[in-house]
Amino acid sequence: MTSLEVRGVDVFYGDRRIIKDFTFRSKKGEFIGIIGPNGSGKTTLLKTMGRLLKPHVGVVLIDQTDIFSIGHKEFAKQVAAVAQDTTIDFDFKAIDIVLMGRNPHLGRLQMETVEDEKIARDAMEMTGSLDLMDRSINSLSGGERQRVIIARALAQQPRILLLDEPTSHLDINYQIETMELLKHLSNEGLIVIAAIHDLNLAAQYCDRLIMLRSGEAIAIGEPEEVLKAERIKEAFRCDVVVKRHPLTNVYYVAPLPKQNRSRPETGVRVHLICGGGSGASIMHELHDEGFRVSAGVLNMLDTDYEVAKVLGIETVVDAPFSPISEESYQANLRMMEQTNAVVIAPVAFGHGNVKNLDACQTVLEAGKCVYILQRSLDPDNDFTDGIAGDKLSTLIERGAVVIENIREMVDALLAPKTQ
Ligand SMILES: Nc1ncnc2c1ncn2[C@@H]1O[C@H](COP(=O)(O)OP(=O)(O)OP(=O)(O)O)[C@@H](O)[C@H]1O
Repeated sequence: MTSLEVRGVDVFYGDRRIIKDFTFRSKKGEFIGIIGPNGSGKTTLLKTMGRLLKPHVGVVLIDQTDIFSIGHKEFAKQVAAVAQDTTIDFDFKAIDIVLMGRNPHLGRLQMETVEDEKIARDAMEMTGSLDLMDRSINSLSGGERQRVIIARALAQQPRILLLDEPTSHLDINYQIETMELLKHLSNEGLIVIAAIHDLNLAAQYCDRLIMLRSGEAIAIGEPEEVLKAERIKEAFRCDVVVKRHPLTNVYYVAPLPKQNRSRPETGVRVHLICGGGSGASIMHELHDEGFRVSAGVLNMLDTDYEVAKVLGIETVVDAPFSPISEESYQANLRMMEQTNAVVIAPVAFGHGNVKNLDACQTVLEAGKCVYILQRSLDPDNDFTDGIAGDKLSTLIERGAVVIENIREMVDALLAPKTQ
């Protein structure tokens, strides 16, 4: 069974220590993604595993053998690498480039056999590049060339495949095809290790991720263990929301815009009734307009809760997927009482959160402005057999204002008061 182990490795360029005490062991048939910001050492680490750089400290082992003690040809049968830069100096035909992948398997001066040609064609077929076989390599687009180079690595029939940003020049269709191909190859038993910039592609396809920052592995594990918002912020200096995608059931990372407000604080406070992502864009807009925003009652792990956290918005929260407790209800009511207005986002109401509308009624009757976004009245958002719809109608009867968009409320709240 093939294994690749990196043990306590330090790699230097000159006197700069780039990779710092890196240890990792892959299992057979794993698809490993190396992620990390620019300059974090992804390429350097791949080059170290591919024997292009020698560690100053530590060793890289294939099946317990130091890679520097393996013969050149034997190593090429074990490991194929696809570099980030796929430009080729000589103008060979694509098929000839792919056939070069067979070199480690040929004897000295031995020509490729029919079998070698078949392997090369199959590799081109797998990477969707067979129709390019007679084109000269330098006439191909970056993406086409990338697929040919991956085909060459496959023609090598390695047990370990190292790829530096294999999807960087590919359009979305070929990105997915390439990741699916790599996943398929790993399922067949190949160890695939790739530096990947796109965190979502990495999350979707890789079995494990290595997150690097300044040459150190700050996390190694399954995507959902590694891709924590705080860790991504630490490594990439960027705020993100990490959620499980409802369709694919895979974790995905959505970057959030920088938090600088475009307008100064207005001193006006708005409370948002939202949930399930219905309030995310409203929070951004109100926050950006200089309002002091609060939200609740939300459930922990809800998208709106995550967005509120990032924007520093005050919230009242309950445990995930649980109905509003009396304690949270009261806390939310007190928070609403401190604000100038309450706005109801087009949130789906179920029996768990419909109490938020009771709180709206209490503050409305106490004289607070309550705004309801028109889309909130869509019966498709009502999962309470009409209870939420009735409560919304009562709010409107008692003076809540229905608005088409949040701009109308912003303008109303910022309009100069007439005496
Ligand atoms: N040949 C070299 N000589 C000196 N320093 C180098 C060399 N190659 C890379 N470096 C430095 O080593 C560090 C890690 O670079 P590396 O290319 O491994 O990062 P990376 O994570 O792959 O970056 P990117 O995402 O931009 O491709 C960087 O600071 C880089 O400037």
